[in-house]
Amino acid sequence: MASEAEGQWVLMATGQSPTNIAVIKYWGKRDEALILPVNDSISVTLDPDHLSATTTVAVSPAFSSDRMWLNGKEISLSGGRFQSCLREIRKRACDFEDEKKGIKIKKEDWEKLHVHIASYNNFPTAAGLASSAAGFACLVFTLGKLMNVKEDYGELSSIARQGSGSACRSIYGGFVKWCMGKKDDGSDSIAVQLADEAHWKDLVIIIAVVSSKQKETSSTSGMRDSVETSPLLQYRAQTVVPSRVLKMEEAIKNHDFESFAKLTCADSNQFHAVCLDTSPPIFYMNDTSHRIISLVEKWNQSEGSPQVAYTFDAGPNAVLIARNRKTAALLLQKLLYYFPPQDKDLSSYLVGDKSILSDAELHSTEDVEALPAPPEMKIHDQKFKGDVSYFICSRLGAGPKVVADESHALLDSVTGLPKGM
Ligand SMILES: Nc1ncnc2c1ncn2[C@@H]1O[C@H](COP(=O)(O)OP(=O)(O)OP(=O)(O)O)[C@@H](O)[C@H]1O
Ligand SMILES: C[C@@](O)(CCOP(=O)(O)OP(=O)(O)O)CC(=O)O
Repeated sequence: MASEAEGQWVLMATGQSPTNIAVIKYWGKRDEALILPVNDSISVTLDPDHLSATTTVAVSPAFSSDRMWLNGKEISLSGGRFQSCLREIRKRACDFEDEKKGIKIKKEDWEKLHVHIASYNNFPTAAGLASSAAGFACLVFTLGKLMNVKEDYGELSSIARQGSGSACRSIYGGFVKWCMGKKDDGSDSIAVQLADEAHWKDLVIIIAVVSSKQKETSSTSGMRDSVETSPLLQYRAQTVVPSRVLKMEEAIKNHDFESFAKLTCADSNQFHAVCLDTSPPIFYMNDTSHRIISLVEKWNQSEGSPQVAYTFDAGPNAVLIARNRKTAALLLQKLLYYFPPQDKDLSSYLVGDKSILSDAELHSTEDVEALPAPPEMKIHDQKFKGDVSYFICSRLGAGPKVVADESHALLDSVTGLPKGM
C-alpha cells in the first residue's frame, strides 16, 4: 500500500461546501433508505463565505477505525447515512500514487484503509439552516477528492443525497434542480445545475435567524409523518409541484423576479400547509416568522409588484430574497424597525456582507432608532426587540471547492487527529 514508510504516512484532503435553500421544496420520500423524493425541488446555493461546511478527510495505515469530529466533538459514524456515503465513495475509489511521499494505494486497498474526518460549520448546526446539506455535500466531495474518484458531479450528488436529501443540491453553485428520478435504485435521482451563480447577480439574500436552538421535529421524521398522514402532500407532489417546477425554471432563465418571488412564497406556504395538514400537526414557523411574512406581503402589495420573496425551511428562520441591493437595503430598514438589536453592537447583529448596512444608511443603533415606521404597515407602535437573534446578509454562491492551503486543514498532517488534540 505505502511503499517504504508503511504506517508512517497520513494522506489528507480538505474541501469547503455551501449550504442551499430550496425555493421549490423537497418534502416527502418514496424510499426512506435510498432517500428518494416524491417530487422535484429547486434551490439556490448560498455564498460559502457566509454559510458553509469545511471538512478535512484523511487516511493512514496507522488508523484503526473510521472516526469523525463535528465542530470539535467526536461523533459516531455508525449511522446508516454516514455508512452509505462512505461505502459508495469507497466503491468508486481509484488507484493513487504520490511518488515523493512514497504513497501508493491500489483501488482495492481503499476498502481496508480507515478514514478520519473533521468538519466545521461556519454557522449554527441543526438550527434549520441546512447544516446537513452543506455537511454531507462536503463529506462526499472531499472524500471523492482524497480517494481519486473520477465520477462526475451528477454521480456525486446521488451519493450526497444518501447522506441527506437536500445535500445533493449543494454539489453545485447557483440555481440547482434535484430531479426526483423514476428508477427504484435511485440512480436517476440526481441534482443538475440550472444556472451558475453569475447568472442572476442582482439577488441579495437576507436571513433572519429567529432561533438558533435545535428544533423539535427533524425534517426526516416530519416528512415521514406527512407522507403517512397528509392528503395535501399527495396533491402537492402529483399536481402542484410539476407545473411549478417548469414555471420556476422559466422564471430563473428569464430573470423574471415577479414570477420567481410569487412561486417561492407560494411554495414555502404550501410546504408549511402540508406540515399543518400532518397528524399530529407540525409547527415550524412561529409568531416572528408570521410577522416577517406579513411585513413582506404588505410591502409587496403596496409596491404593486414583488420586491422580496420569503421562504422558510423546517424552522422559524426567514430566508428573504430581494430583487436587488436597493430593495435589500430598504428591506433591512423595515426589518430593523420592528426587530431592533438588543444591545448597542450593530455589527454583530448583521453578519455576512455587512456593507448592506451602509447601503441602508445604518451606521449605529441611533440610526436604527431613528428609522421611520414602514408606511404600508398598520401597526407601528409595537416593536419586537429580541425576537430575531441576528441577521445574515448573503448572495448566491459557488459549489464545493478544494482548500489547497494545508494550514486550513482541520486534521494534523502527522497524527491525523484534530489540530490541537
Ligand atoms: N459539517 C457536517 N459534516 C457532516 N455532517 C454534518 C455536518 N453538519 C451537520 N451534519 C449532520 O447533520 C445533522 C443536522 O441535521 P438537521 O437536519 O438536524 O439540521 P439542519 O440541516 O441544520 O437543519 P435543516 O435540515 O432542517 O435545514 C447533524 O446531526 C449531523 O449528522
Ligand atoms: C424543508 C427542507 O429543508 C427539507 C430538507 O430535508 P432534509 O434534506 O434535511 O431531509 P433528509 O433527506 O431526511 O435528510 C426543504 C428542502 O431543502 O428542499
